[in-house]
Amino acid sequence: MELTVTDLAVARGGVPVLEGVSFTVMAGEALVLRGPNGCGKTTLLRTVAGLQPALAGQIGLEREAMAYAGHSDGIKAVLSVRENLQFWADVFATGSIEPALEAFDLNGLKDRPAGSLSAGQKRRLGLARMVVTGRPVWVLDEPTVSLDVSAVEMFAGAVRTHLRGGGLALMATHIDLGLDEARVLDVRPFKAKAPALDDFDGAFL
Ligand SMILES: Nc1ncnc2c1ncn2[C@@H]1O[C@H](COP(=O)(O)OP(=O)(O)OP(=O)(O)O)[C@@H](O)[C@H]1O
Repeated sequence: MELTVTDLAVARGGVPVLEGVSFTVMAGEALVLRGPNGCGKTTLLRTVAGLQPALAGQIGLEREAMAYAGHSDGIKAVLSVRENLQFWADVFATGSIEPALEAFDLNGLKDRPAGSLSAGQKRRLGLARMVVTGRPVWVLDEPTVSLDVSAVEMFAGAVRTHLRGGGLALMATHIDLGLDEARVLDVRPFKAKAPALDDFDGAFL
């Protein structure tokens, strides 16, 4: 399995953000997207994960191969931690939720309503969902927001286990995850150029 992105152009709110983006992530590899706020990392991740259409280019994998975790946690507040994970295990028809509870140290919280968790605990639950999906490609947008140092280590450990199992990961983060083996792609060189005006006077009307 590999994720190959070729000459991808992406837009947000109808405005081109990045263009000419190409990369390959092989099974067992992680690729970290870097770049300043607003440069288009989220837009690129959402497009690769199939949540919005590309302006141009190819994504060489079906979206069914991917699990996406973005800024909103996708957590059902009235369900317990265990029920949340069981819900996703049922949706994705995967097996036990125990490895996910274990990976993110959620056993002590499993009967708590998810709505009563702290921000970092909610984030751990949202990331545990990735384990439960059983999908080989993890697409993660700022996965460590709200996580303390030990939870960041938990996350890095979960990613390593995923990679060892033949999975791959594409993520955007501003912090050092301690995943020294991850490759880094700076997206700044792919900033989309402003479209040429074919009606210069008209642009001022
Ligand atoms: N819903 C929206 N409608 C229009 N423009 C948007 C929308 N969401 C984001 N943008 C703009 O699109 C551009 C790319 O945003 P994006 O969220 O992809 O950047 P980012 O690199 O992920 O930023 P950050 O590091 O702050 O998370 C930014 O200029 C942003 O202001």
